Amino acid sequence: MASVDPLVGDNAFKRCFKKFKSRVDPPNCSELPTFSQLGSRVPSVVLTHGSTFSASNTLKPAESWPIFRCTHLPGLVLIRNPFTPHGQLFWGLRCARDFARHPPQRTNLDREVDSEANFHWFESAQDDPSLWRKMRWSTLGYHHNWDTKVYSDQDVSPFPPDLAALTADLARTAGFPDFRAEAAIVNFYPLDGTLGGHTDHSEDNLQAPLVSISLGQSAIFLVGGTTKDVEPVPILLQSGDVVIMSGEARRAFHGIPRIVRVPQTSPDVSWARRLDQVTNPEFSERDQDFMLKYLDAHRININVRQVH
Ligand SMILES: O=C(O)CCC(=O)C(=O)O
Ligand SMILES: [Fe+2]
Repeated sequence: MASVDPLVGDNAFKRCFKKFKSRVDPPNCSELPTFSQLGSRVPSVVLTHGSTFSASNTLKPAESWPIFRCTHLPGLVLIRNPFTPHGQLFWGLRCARDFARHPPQRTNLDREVDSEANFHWFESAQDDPSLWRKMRWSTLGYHHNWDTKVYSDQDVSPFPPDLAALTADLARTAGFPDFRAEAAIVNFYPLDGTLGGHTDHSEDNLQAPLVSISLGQSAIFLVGGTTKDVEPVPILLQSGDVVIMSGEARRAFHGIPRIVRVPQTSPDVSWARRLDQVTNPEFSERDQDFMLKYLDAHRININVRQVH
């Protein structure tokens, strides 16, 4: 098992990132610490009143969610897949069909959308698999400005109410009753995608937690300390897993050195089950078929923040 002791060294984060990214000597994921080795399980805070969103069929009953508080990094909370299989496919489709649609969202493909009247990534990608890997990010609510890293009141679109309710319920059940979703980045990773080490500090309010949801293929998530000299911990995030970064962990360096493909035949891949029994009038059969294929070769991360 990988060490979970934070060691101090010269840019330990970068060295670890390179090790996990290496194609020459790929890591053995079965040696990564499990959620229960990383922390202690804490009970769910189950709602007696307030939001009823948890009752919808995208989440399992909150009483059953395995929630862990990381021992070595205060404020890092992990929820092992609280979603139903239907829920994973539902949120994957919301991301690809709706949250990656410009306008009102912003995406890395906005120039294509603006210059070609009929270009909508989700519709176009269904007929052209070469477009699948081209969608890399979209922003919702307060749009993240990648250059200035400053949120502006002039650059904000309505935050999707269902995603706000979902993340408020996830946060509340893990002990953060006041979380309010105001901005999100949806990251779309092909199998060779990575995200370099960084901290998220554009938000005015760094006391509020950040809620991050993984869908589709797995990823190795490295999370260290407030400087890059702290040796990070590698965590295998699987489809449906939720990471909450609060307190000290909210300011910690983190990144994704590697996407790990899980075969669709694996019992862990609950989104890959056919959903013939589920009545889901919101999405066509064609959209659902596309999503199953897309998630077989990509990971989606929904990274939700409170700005103020
Ligand atoms: O993909 C992930 O799990 C992390 C994404 C992230 O750190 C970010 O968008 O700031
Ligand atoms: Fe981040």
